Amino acid sequence: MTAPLLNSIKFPKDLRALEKDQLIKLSKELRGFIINIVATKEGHLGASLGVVELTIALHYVFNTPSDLLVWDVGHQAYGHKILTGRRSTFHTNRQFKGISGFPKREESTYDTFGVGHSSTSISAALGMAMASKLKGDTQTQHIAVIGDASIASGMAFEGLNHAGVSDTNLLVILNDNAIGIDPSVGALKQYLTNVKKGTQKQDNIFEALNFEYAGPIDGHDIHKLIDELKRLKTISGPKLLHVITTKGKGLKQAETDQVKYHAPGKFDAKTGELLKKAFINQPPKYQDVFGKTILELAKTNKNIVGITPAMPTGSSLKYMMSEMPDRAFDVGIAEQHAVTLAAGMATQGLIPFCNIYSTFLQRAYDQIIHDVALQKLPVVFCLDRAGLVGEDGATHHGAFDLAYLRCIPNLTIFAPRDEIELRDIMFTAQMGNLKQPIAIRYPRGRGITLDWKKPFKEIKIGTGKLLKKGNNIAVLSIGAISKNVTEAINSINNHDKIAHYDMRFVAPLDETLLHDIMKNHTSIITIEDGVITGGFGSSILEFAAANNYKNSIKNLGIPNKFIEQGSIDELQKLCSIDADSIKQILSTYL
Ligand SMILES: Cc1ncc(C[n+]2csc(CCOP(=O)(O)OP(=O)(O)O)c2C)c(N)n1
Ligand SMILES: CC(=O)[C@@H](O)[C@H](O)COP(=O)(O)O
Ligand SMILES: [Mg+2]
Repeated sequence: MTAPLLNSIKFPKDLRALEKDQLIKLSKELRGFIINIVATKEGHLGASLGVVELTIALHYVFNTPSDLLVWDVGHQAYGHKILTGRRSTFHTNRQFKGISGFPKREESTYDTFGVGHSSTSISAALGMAMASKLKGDTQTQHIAVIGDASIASGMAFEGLNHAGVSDTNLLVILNDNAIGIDPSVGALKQYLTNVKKGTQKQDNIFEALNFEYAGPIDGHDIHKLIDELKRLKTISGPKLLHVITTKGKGLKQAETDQVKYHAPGKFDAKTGELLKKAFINQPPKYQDVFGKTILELAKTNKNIVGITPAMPTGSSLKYMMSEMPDRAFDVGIAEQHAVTLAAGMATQGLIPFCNIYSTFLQRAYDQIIHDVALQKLPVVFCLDRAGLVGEDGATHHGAFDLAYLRCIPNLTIFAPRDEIELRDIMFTAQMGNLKQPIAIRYPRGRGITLDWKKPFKEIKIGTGKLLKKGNNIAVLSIGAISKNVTEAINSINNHDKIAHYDMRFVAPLDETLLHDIMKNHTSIITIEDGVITGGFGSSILEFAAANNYKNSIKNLGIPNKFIEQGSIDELQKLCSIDADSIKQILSTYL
């Protein structure tokens, strides 16, 4: 048996020493390597399988890392990682203290730009190309690889618009597999489909933007890819190569069920079958509580509409989209548009539930302030994946939302402690009494309540809740992290002195309750699954200072630094907000 070619490749220079005819065998080996590791370690499978040939061709033709290659999102860059010095560490992908699941500058010189959020590649590569031009460097090639869903985002259009008049050495590779996490949407998707079918009547959109357009070509034909990349390398100015690929290529199930196999969890590497986890008698995922509750509410309230920017499955808005396609919308990777679209709908009396992952809402900060809060438009923001999200790491933790939302006037901010509170606040938000926007933030993963479909109850805005009495120390938690506090307190024998309050609202704070807490406890401990700086705990410090309380106040939460990847349990421990750490901290007060 011949030794695997892959073992002989540590860096792309080794790859470039191969004969062109060996590359098909290498593609097979690389694909097998990715499948074997992702099957047991989990991660983003489909996107990386789809660009195996493209990855090899790029490193074969271009002189990386001198030529600068930028991957958009970076969830498809596993092959790139393996071919650029990380084959032996790839088994630690996305694990605590392991390598990142996304390209990261400090990890490798081949990772020219840190990514995780989509649609940044064209701007970043253009910036690099402009820098080369200013330095008088005409040799360096600058390549952005972007997917069909990511190129439809505003940021990507802004980059294309600028690049088209920049006269820089920029190659944009459009990796078109007609799907994002869920099927791609919008007029651009239809345009690209027409181009592929040869039925596009109007001018080529990229040529109209001054790009040299090439393609569409088969992105799994490695020889064709190499020939085309070599040809484009000789052409100066902005170029776009349209490459057609199949997401999940090479694993039957991943090609067939592309949504599931975007990030399938553990599976059998040989058969491709998913290893089913036993979810019987487990509490629901928060996302499903959202997805099923909005549908339930929308059946009786005709003004409710649902919006997701490209995450119908991740947010579970898919349930409403399939039953009420006229009232639930996937707008593509367009967080800014999603927020202002919701604002526009709210002006007309609709009640938009705009569901955005906490980390991706960062994109739409101005829209929240300028288009929603300033005009007091009653948009209901449902911020999924708030707090530590686990293996996606620093780019994806929803760590900052409480801090960046808390300073915005006219915005109510609520974090449910459990599934029932999520349902009840959604019910409350659609009753029409709020007259201003509300942000509801909840975490990734499962809740704590088996029997969660209780009759709806209105939640009084700005009210916290006493969960456990105690006469000396008060623990104030916000949201689902309350579970760890309860567990910690229950594990302490002598817990009579410890009170536990679920504050529920970060804005408006329950000031009546806070006065009572400050007067009746000497020590206050705040806990949040969010960055401490400027977050919920800060609001308690501000309250105490403004009212001249001298209680000792300790803030627990995510420290003011970027937290890498790991399981949620590992990361909570790292931040001292797991039940054990909370128990130890509380014990020092007893
Ligand atoms: C700003 C932002 N919004 C949403 C996401 C979540 N997301 C990750 S990958 C992805 C789909 C990307 O699709 P495409 O660009 O076509 O790449 P493919 O997965 O098909 O390779 C989405 C929506 C993100 N990473 N960044
Ligand atoms: C790459 C990316 O941004 C998404 O695939 C993200 O990893 C989804 O996260 P969830 O698994 O929490 O839906
Ligand atoms: Mg795609």
